[in-house]
Amino acid sequence: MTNKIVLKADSIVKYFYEPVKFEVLKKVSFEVKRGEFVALIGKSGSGKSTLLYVLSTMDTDYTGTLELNNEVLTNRKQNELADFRNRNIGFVFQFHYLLPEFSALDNVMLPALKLKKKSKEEIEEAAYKNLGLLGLQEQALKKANRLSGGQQQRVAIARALINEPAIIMGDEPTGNLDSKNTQIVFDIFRELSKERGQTIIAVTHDDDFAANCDRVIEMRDGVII
Ligand SMILES: Nc1ncnc2c1ncn2[C@@H]1O[C@H](COP(=O)(O)OP(=O)(O)OP(=O)(O)O)[C@@H](O)[C@H]1O
Repeated sequence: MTNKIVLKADSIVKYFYEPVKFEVLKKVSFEVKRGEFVALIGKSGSGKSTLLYVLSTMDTDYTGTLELNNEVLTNRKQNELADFRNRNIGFVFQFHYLLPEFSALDNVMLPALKLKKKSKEEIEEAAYKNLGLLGLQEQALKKANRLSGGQQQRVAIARALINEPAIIMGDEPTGNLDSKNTQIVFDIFRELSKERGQTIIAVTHDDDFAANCDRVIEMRDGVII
């Protein structure tokens, strides 16, 4: 594993203005290396999700500098950020947001079809491979709404991986899962970081999950402690 930095946050400050002006992120600075598996923990309301949305470039209403995969992403146009995200970031939410009437396979293929870097056949092959990695090969042609919660979450992870993102971000990616599926998801993240050098940053309330990551970043009242 190289020591290459893939994420650099420098003095990130963010305010919310409702109901009163309130500094939710107070000069947050940190770096994450390629292949690191990082847990972002902290009490409810400490600013974890807010920070993750800034780091993922989905929230641009902040000051400070954000650099991902050697690109400075502060003050970029929204369409440039959307393109950057599709190429570089896989996002896994607590609720999977799959298209319920589409098959698992189609859901996984979508971000790659959007990217238009590979042919449809290549994308289908890669989608099958990713579903296989997550133990879902036999569910590939089932509609998403016919799968169990744990299976749906694994489809969402397969989808997040389809464009081979350098960085995978999860907002409580196992928050809705039982312990067996949590372990499966943890093991996949572990393997992706170790074997493929992908960087994982996951907000979690699960102490066991955090304890087994490479690094734990704890937030309190908008700062990293
Ligand atoms: N859109 C918003 N407008 C105003 N305040 C907000 C908004 N979103 C979040 N907040 C507030 O900002 C603070 C941080 O919220 P955030 O969701 O980042 O916390 P968190 O650490 O992820 O919490 P949890 O663990 O409960 O998900 C909280 O006090 C929250 O009430």
